[in-house]
Amino acid sequence: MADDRFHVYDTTLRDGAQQEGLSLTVADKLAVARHLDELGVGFIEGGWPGANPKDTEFFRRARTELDLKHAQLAAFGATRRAGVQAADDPLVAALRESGAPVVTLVAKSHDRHVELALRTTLQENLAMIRDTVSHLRAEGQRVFLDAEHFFDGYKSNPAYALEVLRTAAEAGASVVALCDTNGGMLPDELADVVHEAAGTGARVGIHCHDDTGCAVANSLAAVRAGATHVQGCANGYGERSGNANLFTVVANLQLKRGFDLVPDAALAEMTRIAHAITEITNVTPNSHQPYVGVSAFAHKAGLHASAIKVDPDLYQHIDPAQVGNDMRMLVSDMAGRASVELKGRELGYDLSAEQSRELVDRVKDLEAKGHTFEAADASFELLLRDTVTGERPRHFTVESWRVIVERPAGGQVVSEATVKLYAKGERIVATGEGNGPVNALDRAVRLGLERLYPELASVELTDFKVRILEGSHGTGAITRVLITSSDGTGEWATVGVDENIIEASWQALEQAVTYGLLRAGHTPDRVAGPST
Ligand SMILES: CC(=O)SCCNC(=O)CCNC(=O)[C@H](O)C(C)(C)COP(=O)(O)OP(=O)(O)OC[C@H]1O[C@@H](n2cnc3c(N)ncnc32)[C@H](O)[C@@H]1OP(=O)(O)O
Ligand SMILES: CC(=O)C(=O)O
Repeated sequence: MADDRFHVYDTTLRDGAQQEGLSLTVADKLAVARHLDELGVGFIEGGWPGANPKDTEFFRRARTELDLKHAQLAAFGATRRAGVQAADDPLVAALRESGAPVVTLVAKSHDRHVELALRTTLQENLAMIRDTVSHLRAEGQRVFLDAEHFFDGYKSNPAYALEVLRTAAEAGASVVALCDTNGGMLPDELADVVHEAAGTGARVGIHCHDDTGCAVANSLAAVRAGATHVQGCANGYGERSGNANLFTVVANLQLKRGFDLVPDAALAEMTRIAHAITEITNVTPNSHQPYVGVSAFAHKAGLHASAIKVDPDLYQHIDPAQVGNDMRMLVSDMAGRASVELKGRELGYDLSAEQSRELVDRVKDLEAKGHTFEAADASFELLLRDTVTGERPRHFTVESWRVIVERPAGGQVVSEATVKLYAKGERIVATGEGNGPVNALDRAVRLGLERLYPELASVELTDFKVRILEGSHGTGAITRVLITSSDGTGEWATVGVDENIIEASWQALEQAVTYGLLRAGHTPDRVAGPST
């Protein structure tokens, strides 16, 4: 890679892995590296070889198992210890032997840290930087310097902080990355310091933590002030409040500031890549994450939807497709006619103005009673079909159900449910057992219907959420149940509300089965029934 290109430097596998609760195996690290390479980042910091066996192993396996198309691997580590030769320091040796083409050295640039944490002199710290950089350069590695606590150091002793940068650059470091290690900076003051640092003539990079919630803003301000190398982590992972979210930084620079950082086709994969990485890290994705979160282009307010109907740009800062995301309409009691009309279109229905109005009224009425349609897409679609056709889709109707929960003397709690149904002209009586009443009901319904609808064998209940809502209008507390179901190719959610938790569950379950049968292509019998 030509050195005049702007550097996108990812440190997910090193600083990102410093996040509480995040622990990656070597195989995980290799998998994350492949995703980052696919996105087109320039550098992937793989860890600190020599600091722990896993990171050493990562660099060993990377040589044969990583076939990076865009990125170069960087090994992270510290300058030599005080009072020893760089060539004799075992941690420096591990960096040398990592096989990484780039080494990023962390060095102290804050005078107090040199004196208190390193317990050495300011001159010896400069010598540690000079020796280590020139040693690794002589060994053929490209060296970047992470100037730790640079901004706090600059406030304490600007001349010394800048001297650290000059020393590294003169010894052969091709980038000096200014680190807001404690993450306490704000964009305006940070930009002034970056400007001063760029005045040394060294190539300046930026590494921000998010302790003030400004890591991305600080990174952008640094770029405007002259930084041409930006560090960050996938999904904003990192120690404490995290690092600058590299996905947000890249999307901002490319889409707002005209930088050509990653291929447009790779940027359009960013949402998928961000979520693929959360699968590996096992960290719940932040649905509100800019650009790539599932809610990043989700619209709930009726007024927004009415403008979006005319032109999506009126309420969106970019076309979500540019980052591989999708616009979504949420239907709730904040919806207006436009919201349900657009949602209907998304689901393949062309609603008339009258149908939209009726549907909005029904949604608002049901939400006032405790339903929530933004979390129950399938319930909304059933309500929509009901409004459009004047009939509730029914593949079966229920005569009655009964659930028994019993703890026999000396035994375990067991649940048994019996349902009496009508389907395809037959009366069906079925009994199911389960580890709880809803599980038993689910089994009984499916057992009863599977002979007529074999596809139900692959439908399963994957999530069950219960919330007790405060009573209103003098009523007691009511229960809202949300059920998520899956048929192996997709998921759908349904909602039920009642004072009785089993009845609320039954409502959600009955809709879940109905929706599953619609997905499987079964036309409902034209049996009119009461609406939800
Ligand atoms: C800002 C950052 O996030 S930088 C990255 C921080 N990441 C980590 O610390 C994770 C990996 N670290 C580790 O595995 C261990 O801390 C190791 C292997 C690096 C060192 O472990 P130990 O030898 O047991 O030392 P320990 O962690 O207690 O202390 C660090 C030592 O490094 C020294 N040190 C700290 N920064 C530097 C530096 N930039 N250059 C040289 N030495 C340094 C400290 O003065 C201390 O020296 P001492 O042993 O004489 O007291
Ligand atoms: C190097 C680094 O991670 C920091 O200073 O924050």
